[in-house]
Amino acid sequence: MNKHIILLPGDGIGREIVESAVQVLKAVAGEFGHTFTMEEHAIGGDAVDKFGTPLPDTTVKACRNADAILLGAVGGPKWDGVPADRRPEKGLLGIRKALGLFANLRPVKGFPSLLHASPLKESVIEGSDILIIRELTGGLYFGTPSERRDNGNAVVDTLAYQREEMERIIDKAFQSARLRRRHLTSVDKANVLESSRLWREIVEEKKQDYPDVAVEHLLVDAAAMKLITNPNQFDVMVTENMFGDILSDEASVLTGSLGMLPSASIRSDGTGLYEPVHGSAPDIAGQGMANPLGTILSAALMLRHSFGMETEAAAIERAVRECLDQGYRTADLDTQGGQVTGTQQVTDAVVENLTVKSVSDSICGMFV
Ligand SMILES: NC(=O)c1ccc[n+]([C@@H]2O[C@H](COP(=O)([O-])OP(=O)(O)OC[C@H]3O[C@@H](n4cnc5c(N)ncnc54)[C@H](O)[C@@H]3O)[C@@H](O)[C@H]2O)c1
Ligand SMILES: CC(C)[C@H](C(=O)O)[C@@H](O)C(=O)O
Ligand SMILES: [Mg+2]
Repeated sequence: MNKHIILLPGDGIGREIVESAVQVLKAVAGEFGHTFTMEEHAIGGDAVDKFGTPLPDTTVKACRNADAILLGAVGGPKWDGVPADRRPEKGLLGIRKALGLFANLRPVKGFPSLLHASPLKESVIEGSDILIIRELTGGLYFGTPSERRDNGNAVVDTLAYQREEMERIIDKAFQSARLRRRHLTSVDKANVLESSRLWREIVEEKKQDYPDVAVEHLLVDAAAMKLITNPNQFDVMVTENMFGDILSDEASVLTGSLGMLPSASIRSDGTGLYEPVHGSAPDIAGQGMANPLGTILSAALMLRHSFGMETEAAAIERAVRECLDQGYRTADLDTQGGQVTGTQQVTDAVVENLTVKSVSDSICGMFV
C-alpha cells in the first residue's frame, strides 16, 4: 500500500521521538512491501519561531490531505511569555479541532517485563488493561475565549458542550467496550457540574442501545483513587476533555512511565492524528534519553486504525515487547540496576526485532 504521512515533530523531545518512529515505520515499509511517503510540517513553538503562529495554514492543509498524521509534542519554557494566541499548545488544540478529531483513545497496558517498573505493587497492576477514551474537541479547552477581567484580577474559562458532542464520544465508548470486555466506566463530576449531569443522562439513555455492555458511573475524584488502588476493575473509561487529560497521565504510572503511553486522536471516518500522551519534556530534551516507545506505539495505532494494517501494527507491538524483554530501558524506566539505554539504542532494538523475527507469532490487537 502507498500511504502519505504528515510528521509534526514540534518541540522539545518531539523531534527525537518522531525520528525514532520514522525509523520504525521505514522498517515496517521495507518488511511488508509498503511505501510510506513522509512530509514534515511545523507546529507549536517550532512554528511560532518559523512562521509567527503555532498552527500555520500550510500545516493544516497538509494534514487535511494526509492519510494520517504523527505528532511528537509541543510547548516548553522558551514560549512562556508569548501572547495567548501564540502559545505552542494552541497549535495542538487547533489541529485537533480543525480536523474534527473528537475521540482520543489512550490505551493503558503494561508490558510483562515492566511490571516491576511501576511504583505500585505488581499484584495491583498485573493484568491491568484499560482503554481511556477522552473527548478531545470540547469542554474547558474550547469554551468562549478565556479572559481576564477587573484589571486582571478575575478570570473566566467556560466549560461548554453540545449534546451531540457528548453523544458521539459516548457512542464511541460503548462501541469500543463491545470490542473488549464489555464494561464501561463513565467518569464525571455530576455532583457539581451541570455539564456532567447532561453527560450522565446521555450515558443512561445510550445504555439502552448497548444492553450487552455493563455500565457504571464514577465521580472523577474517586475514579482517580480507584485507578491506582484497583486498576483491574476498569475496562473502558470514558470522560470529558480535561478529566481525560489528567486521568491518562495518572494511569501511565501503571505501565512504568508516561513515556510508554500511545494515543490515537480520531474521528469517525478513520482520519487520525497519532501522538504520545506525554509532552515535550524540556528537562531532558536534546540529551538522547527520551523514551521513544509511546511514539513508536502510536505509529502502530496509526497502522491499525488509519491504514487497516493489523499485522504490521501487531509486529511493532511485539518488537517493542521483545526490546523490553531484552532489557533495553531509557532512564525514565526502572532499570533494576541494569544499564540505561538511550533513545537511539532502544529504537535500533525495536527495528532489529521487527526485521529479524517472523511475524507469525505476533500478538494481535495488543492495544485497542
Ligand atoms: N501532546 C503534547 O504536545 C503535550 C502533552 C503534555 C504536555 N505538553 C507540553 O509539554 C511541556 C512540558 O510539560 P510537562 O513537563 O508538564 O509534561 P511532560 O509530559 O513533557 O513531562 C512530564 C515528566 O515526564 C517526563 N517525560 C515525558 N515524556 C517522556 C519520555 N518520552 N521519556 C522520558 N521521560 C519523559 C519528563 O521528563 C518530565 O519529567 C509543556 O509546555 C506542556 O504544555 C505537550
Ligand atoms: C498540551 C496540552 C494542550 C495537551 C492536552 O491537554 O490535551 C496534552 O496535555 C495532552 O495530553 O495531549
Ligand atoms: Mg496531557
